[in-house]
Amino acid sequence: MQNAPLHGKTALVTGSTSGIGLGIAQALAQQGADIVLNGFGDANEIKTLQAALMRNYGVKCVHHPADMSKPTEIAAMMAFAAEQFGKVDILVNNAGIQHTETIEDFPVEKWDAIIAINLSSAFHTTRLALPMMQAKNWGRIINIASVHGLVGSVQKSAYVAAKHGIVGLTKVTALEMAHTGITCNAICPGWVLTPLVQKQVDARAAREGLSDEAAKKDLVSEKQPSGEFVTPQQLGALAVFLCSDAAVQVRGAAWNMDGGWTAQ
Ligand SMILES: NC(=O)C1=CN([C@@H]2O[C@H](COP(=O)(O)OP(=O)(O)OC[C@H]3O[C@@H](n4cnc5c(N)ncnc54)[C@H](O)[C@@H]3O)[C@@H](O)[C@H]2O)C=CC1
Ligand SMILES: CC(=O)CC(=O)O
Repeated sequence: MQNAPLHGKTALVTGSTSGIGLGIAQALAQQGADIVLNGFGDANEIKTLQAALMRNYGVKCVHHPADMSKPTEIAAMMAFAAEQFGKVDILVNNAGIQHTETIEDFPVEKWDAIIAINLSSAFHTTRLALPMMQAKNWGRIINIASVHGLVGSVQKSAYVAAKHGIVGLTKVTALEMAHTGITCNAICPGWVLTPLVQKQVDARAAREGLSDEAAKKDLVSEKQPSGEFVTPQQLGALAVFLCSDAAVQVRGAAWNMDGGWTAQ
């Protein structure tokens, strides 16, 4: 795919063995980018994902299993990407977890894990990717925040704090790189039906005695006026736009794709 727009670029997407990260990795591969996958999962299933990306889009694809809560493993992943491809051009900070509980009952270890995975990991990948991007004066950093980087919801203290934090990190990265060819933006999705959200659907179904379908409808319509989930494919298309030349002056944005959630 010699003339694909992102041919010759390397994209590292954290947490890309599932959900939104996988959708974004697929969209970037479709545009010709070589891919570094990261995330947990069954080794054979991850090999199948890699093979499908290579077969479908004619790109190279490797996987690194770094745990995003561990700075030394993050450094090893960045070194691995540099060794495999010589650089990282596109960095998508996507890995994330959720835990819901009121502040007074929120387990301290869950707070620490959410801040480490959903926020601090993006600082570590960014500080290690920037010198590689600066060497080429080209780069795209996309932080997957959330509507919860813009507004709060009950029982999500750590998640909302981390997502507001990553929106702040996005702005500072964009400003520090403002005179370069490196942009940094955040994407703020509303509800997307992934394993992270299915857990919340299951909890709602159990709590309120609802079917899976009714619990999904309830969850979405409570916050998201469109009444429909956002999809990983739609988010992939937005990431592709942010990687394009047309988006070079989009800097430090927190771009919502949320079915109207934050318009209210
Ligand atoms: N699903 C949704 O409605 C929304 C999700 N988001 C954000 O999108 C991102 C992806 O979430 P989903 O695709 O929904 O979840 P998911 O559960 O489908 O995927 C999470 C990915 O992160 C990986 N991961 C988890 N812990 C990790 C760790 N310690 N180290 C490395 N990888 C790790 C998993 O292996 C998986 O690949 C998260 O940052 C989440 O906060 C934002 C807005 C809405
Ligand atoms: C909308 C999201 O980011 C997902 C969540 O709050 O669990």
